[in-house]
Amino acid sequence: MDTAPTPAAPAAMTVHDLNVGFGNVTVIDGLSFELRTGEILGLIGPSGSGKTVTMRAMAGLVPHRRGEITIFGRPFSELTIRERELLRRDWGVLFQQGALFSSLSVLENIEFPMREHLDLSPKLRREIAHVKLDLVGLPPSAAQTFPAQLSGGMIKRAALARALALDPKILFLDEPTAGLDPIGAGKFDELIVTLSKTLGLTVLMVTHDLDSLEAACDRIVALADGKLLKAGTLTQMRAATEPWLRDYFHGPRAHNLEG
Ligand SMILES: Nc1ncnc2c1ncn2[C@@H]1O[C@H](COP(=O)(O)OP(=O)(O)OP(=O)(O)O)[C@@H](O)[C@H]1O
Repeated sequence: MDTAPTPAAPAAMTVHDLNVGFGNVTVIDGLSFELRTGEILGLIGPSGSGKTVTMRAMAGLVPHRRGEITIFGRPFSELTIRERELLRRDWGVLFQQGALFSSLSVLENIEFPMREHLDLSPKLRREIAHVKLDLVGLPPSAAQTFPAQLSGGMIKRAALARALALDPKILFLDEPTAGLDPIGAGKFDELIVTLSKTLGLTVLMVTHDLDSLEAACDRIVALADGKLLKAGTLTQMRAATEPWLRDYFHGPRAHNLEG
C-alpha cells in the first residue's frame, strides 16, 4: 500500500538488540526495529531467517536471552507476572496453520480465549463469539462446524476470529495467506486492512507473499540470518541494493509489483 503512517506515529512495540536462541543455537542476534501504532508491518526474509521466532518472542511465547522488547512504552522485563498476563489480552495471534482445536466447534474455538481470560456469562460469551464470526466474514452456519469441515480460507477466518476474541490492540499474523488461492489470499488481505482500519489494530504480518506486501502493508522489515537487513516502505525496499532484496523484489515471481 505504501502509505506509511507519519514517522511520528508512536511505537506500539519496540525490539532492541534482541537475542533469541535454543540450546547452543542462536536464531536472532542484535535485532532492533519498531512496530508503529496503527500500521500493518510486513516481516519478510529467507526461510529460516527467524521471522516466526521474532514474532513469537514479541508475543511472549518464547523467551529472549538478551535485549529488550517494549509494549506501549513499557519494557517486558519491568512487568510483573500479573501485568504480563493482563497485557497478553492486548494481542491476538494467528498461527501458521490456524491452530484451531479440532475437537471444538468454530464457536467454541472463538469462545476459548474468553473462557480463559474473562469472567463472562456463557450467553454473553456466545453472543460475542457470533459477533467475531460475522466480523471475519463467516456465515452464522459456520458456528457449529468443526475445523476439519472447513476450507483453508474458512480456517484462517475462524482462527482470525479467535485471535480477535479479546479485542486485542495488536495482531500477530504468521503467513496468513499461505495455502490460500490468489483470490482467497486477496480477500484475506482486504479483510486485514479493513479490520486494522475499523478497529484501529496494529498488525505484524510474517509473510512471503509479495501481493500481501503491496495490498496490505504500510512498511516492511526484512531479516537475514537473525538480523535486520533493512526496514522501509515498499518503494524503499524495491529500490534497495542488498542482493536478497533485489532478488526478492525483482525476481521472476515479482512481476505483479513491477512497472
Ligand atoms: N523451538 C525451537 N527449537 C529449536 N530451533 C528452533 C525452534 N524454533 C525455531 N527454531 C529454528 O530457528 C530458525 C528460524 O526459524 P523461523 O521459524 O523463525 O524461520 P522463518 O524465517 O519464520 O522461516 P520460514 O519462512 O521458513 O517460516 C530455524 O533454523 C528453526 O529451525
